[in-house]
Amino acid sequence: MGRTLAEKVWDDHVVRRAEGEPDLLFIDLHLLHEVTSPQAFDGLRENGRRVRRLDLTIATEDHNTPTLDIDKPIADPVSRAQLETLRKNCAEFGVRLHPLGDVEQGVVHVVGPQLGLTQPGATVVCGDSHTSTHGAFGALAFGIGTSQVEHVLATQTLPMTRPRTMAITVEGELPDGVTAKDLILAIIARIGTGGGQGYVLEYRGSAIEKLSMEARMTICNMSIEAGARAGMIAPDQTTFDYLEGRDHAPEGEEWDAAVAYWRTLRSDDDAVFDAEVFIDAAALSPFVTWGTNPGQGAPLSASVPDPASYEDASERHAAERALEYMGLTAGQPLRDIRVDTVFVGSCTNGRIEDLRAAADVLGGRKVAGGVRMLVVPGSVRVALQAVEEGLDKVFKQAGAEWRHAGCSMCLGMNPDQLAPGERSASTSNRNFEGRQGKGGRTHLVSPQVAAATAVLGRLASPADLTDASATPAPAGV
Ligand SMILES: CC(C)[C@H](C(=O)O)[C@@H](O)C(=O)O
Ligand code: SF4
Repeated sequence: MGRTLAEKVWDDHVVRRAEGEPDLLFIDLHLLHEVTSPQAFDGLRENGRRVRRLDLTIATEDHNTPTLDIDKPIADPVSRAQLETLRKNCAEFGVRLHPLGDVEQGVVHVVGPQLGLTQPGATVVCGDSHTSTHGAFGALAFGIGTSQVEHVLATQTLPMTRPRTMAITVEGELPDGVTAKDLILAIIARIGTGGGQGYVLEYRGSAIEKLSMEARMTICNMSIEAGARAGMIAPDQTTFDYLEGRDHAPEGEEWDAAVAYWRTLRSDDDAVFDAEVFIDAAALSPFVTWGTNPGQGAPLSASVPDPASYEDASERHAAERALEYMGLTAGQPLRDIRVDTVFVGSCTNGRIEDLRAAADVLGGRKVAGGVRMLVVPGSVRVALQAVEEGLDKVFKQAGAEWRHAGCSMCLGMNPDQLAPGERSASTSNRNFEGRQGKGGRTHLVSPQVAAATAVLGRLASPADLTDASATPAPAGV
């Protein structure tokens, strides 16, 4: 019988299999950041262990890093301690670290792919749920807990139970103005935040094949928000073109051999998935969340749903509670929701194409009065590229703040936070209560919707912008 992509990569990494026990997998790439690594290093130290494969281990600073005044001492004592601990641990154990100020620093899931470390057919782990991002390359990428981080540091292996597989087939053309973010929000609204539980999702179909690598990363990134263990997309020419020439990509004959292997990494025609979902790309439109989990979303053209319309009691209660927290009323058009903050960034939508898309909408326009807009590149490399293209100027001229790379307002672990009651349109991936600051209210959106929302001060798509709000974009943009 044929095998799925996930099964192929899994089988190629089993170093020990025994009846009734989890498989022991070899891990090709272990990414670390400051939040989930301290106890893992403590464990190694207590047991007198070293890091088994320094060549497959790399760390970056992202969650606790400030996005302003990065040359000054870090004011927040918790953040400072987290970063100092990571630096000390990496120095002691010999782990390669890209600290704040380094040209390769950035959000861990932006850094891995851009260095060419994330490759098709690899097993990738990180003590971070959004490790699923790397599945966009046809890697099997899992978020792991701190005790597993210690296990991988010590052994470069991980015991894991074999996941089930779900195919999410997206056929047809995405309409103009509909992005990967809209697609994944619509998928999660459809299958629910628990719909992917226990599964590795494989996104496939003509609409997925047409997506750029960056868009594929946006999709795989949010697999975890559907409860899935991982998300994957079969590697193809788009993947190979993205990787070729990157720092850690193979070269010469090794490249040819790698591509030949990577081309085999597709689900066989007769492979059987444990579950299948079909999505019609042509039926989608810009999508935003109204609630407090990523599954509580709707087309921007819709209204805040009436909790009474939910048959399922727990969904009804969740919707009631969400509307109360979000300060929304059933029936209110989503386009009428006013925001005071717009955040463009994160490992979901903080890459160069996302910044280009936001700048394209903002070019020659102004952020509405009373709205603060933060643009935070996912990595220093993304920032440098954006500056080279003049995107930073577009943002600044529009009245947005151009910040240093990091997780920033995706979550409140650094100074970039919402105040209680403040409302954001955010290109990140989680809209949980308090995620962007205590009492803050988050609407998840695409970069295009974020930019249009910044201009109008209410949830909007670029199509809502009248020509009157635009003057010609500066040359070169
Ligand atoms: C802090 C970290 C462990 C966490 C995660 O696992 O995803 C964070 O990155 C997030 O996005 O919530
Ligand atoms: S950008 Fe957000 S989602 Fe991504 S790793 Fe950082 S905190 Fe987590």
